[in-house]
Amino acid sequence: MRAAVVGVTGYSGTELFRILSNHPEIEEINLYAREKEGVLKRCLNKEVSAFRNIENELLPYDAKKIMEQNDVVFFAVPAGVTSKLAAPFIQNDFPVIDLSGDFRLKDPKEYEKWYKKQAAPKEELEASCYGLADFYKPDTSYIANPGCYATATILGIAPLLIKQLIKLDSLIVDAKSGVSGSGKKLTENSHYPVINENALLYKINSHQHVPEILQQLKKFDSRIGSLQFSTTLIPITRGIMATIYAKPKDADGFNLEALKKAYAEVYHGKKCVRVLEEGFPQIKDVQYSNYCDIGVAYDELSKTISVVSVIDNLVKGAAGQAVQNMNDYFGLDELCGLPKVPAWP
Ligand SMILES: NC(=O)C1=CN([C@@H]2O[C@H](COP(=O)(O)OP(=O)(O)OC[C@H]3O[C@@H](n4cnc5c(N)ncnc54)[C@H](OP(=O)(O)O)[C@@H]3O)[C@@H](O)[C@H]2O)C=CC1
Ligand SMILES: CC(=O)N[C@@H](CCC(=O)OP(=O)(O)O)C(=O)O
Repeated sequence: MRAAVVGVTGYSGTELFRILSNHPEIEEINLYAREKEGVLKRCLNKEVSAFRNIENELLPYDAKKIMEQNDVVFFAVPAGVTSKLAAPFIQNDFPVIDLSGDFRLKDPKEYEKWYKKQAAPKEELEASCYGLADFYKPDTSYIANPGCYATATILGIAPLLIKQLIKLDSLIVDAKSGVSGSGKKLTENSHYPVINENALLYKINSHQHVPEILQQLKKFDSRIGSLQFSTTLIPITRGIMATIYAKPKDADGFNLEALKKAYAEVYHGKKCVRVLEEGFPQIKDVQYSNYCDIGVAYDELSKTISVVSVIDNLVKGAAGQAVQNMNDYFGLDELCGLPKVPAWP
């Protein structure tokens, strides 16, 4: 198979290139980029220092050529870009895996409210699917890859709703992310003197993943109306930890065994989610892997459920789940080409 990547010079693009380069079914990777600062001919080895031995040229972006020269295209570009580029691919039913937020929300008004950008046309949004790979196989050729916080949070909460264990107005999520989550561009928060030895809460009650999480949680239980969600930047390079709290629906008949049983049942057979029998996962358990690790606890005194869900934001939260979606779309083994062993320590 031949895969195209748009956005290879960004953090999720470089991770995508690394995974695709080790994928046994990918024979050719073609890279496409916009013209930048007047430079017409861009080379990967000049733009990404770690790739100095890789001589791929970045070809000028051209939708027609991408479709002629490849079997699938990955877009690892910022929000607001693919809403303008998607049309020819959708018209030709050409497989696209879009890592940005542009096609995740079905309601264009929600996108405009949370992303503060113009949404893709409604008919295009309807022609795409939300690629939460551990729960669904893609049923359209345009696949919206989930957001990083959204992936960790949804996978952490899913059994609570599927098994109807909690009071629906009691969900609180406290999520933390490494700095690569904000991409390669320098921002005030990600500047070294600010984030080093620091923890920084941001976008409280306004994070763009709130509507994405709720849209999916409603599929598990349509009665859920809201969740309390906060995001904190922490001084690590990669990884997300979402700590989730909820109250059981019926505290009298509830205990830790029931909680563990729900998680074990929902994730039975799902190869990329590892539920711990005891204790909690740490971010390092999943770095450079496509796993989401989950641990649970129940406090009989406060009658509170705690769930900890960890992922690598660049792998499970972006490039890894994108390749999992590609594998599912083309009928390959779900784990094909994905790193099976995390890096440790
Ligand atoms: N970082 C993460 O952990 C995650 C990111 N995502 C999503 O993935 C996407 C990429 O994120 P990330 O890798 O962090 O971003 P980066 O900022 O690191 O990289 C962005 C990439 O997009 C390219 N680009 C920017 N604007 C355009 C344009 N108008 N046309 C074509 N290419 C363009 C840049 O290329 P150039 O060299 O030309 O500037 C660069 O290669 C985003 O939508 C993000 O929300 C999703 C989950 C997790
Ligand atoms: C640490 C950090 O800044 N993370 C980003 C999440 C990146 C992402 O996945 O967002 P979209 O794909 O929805 O654009 C943020 O909080 O906005």
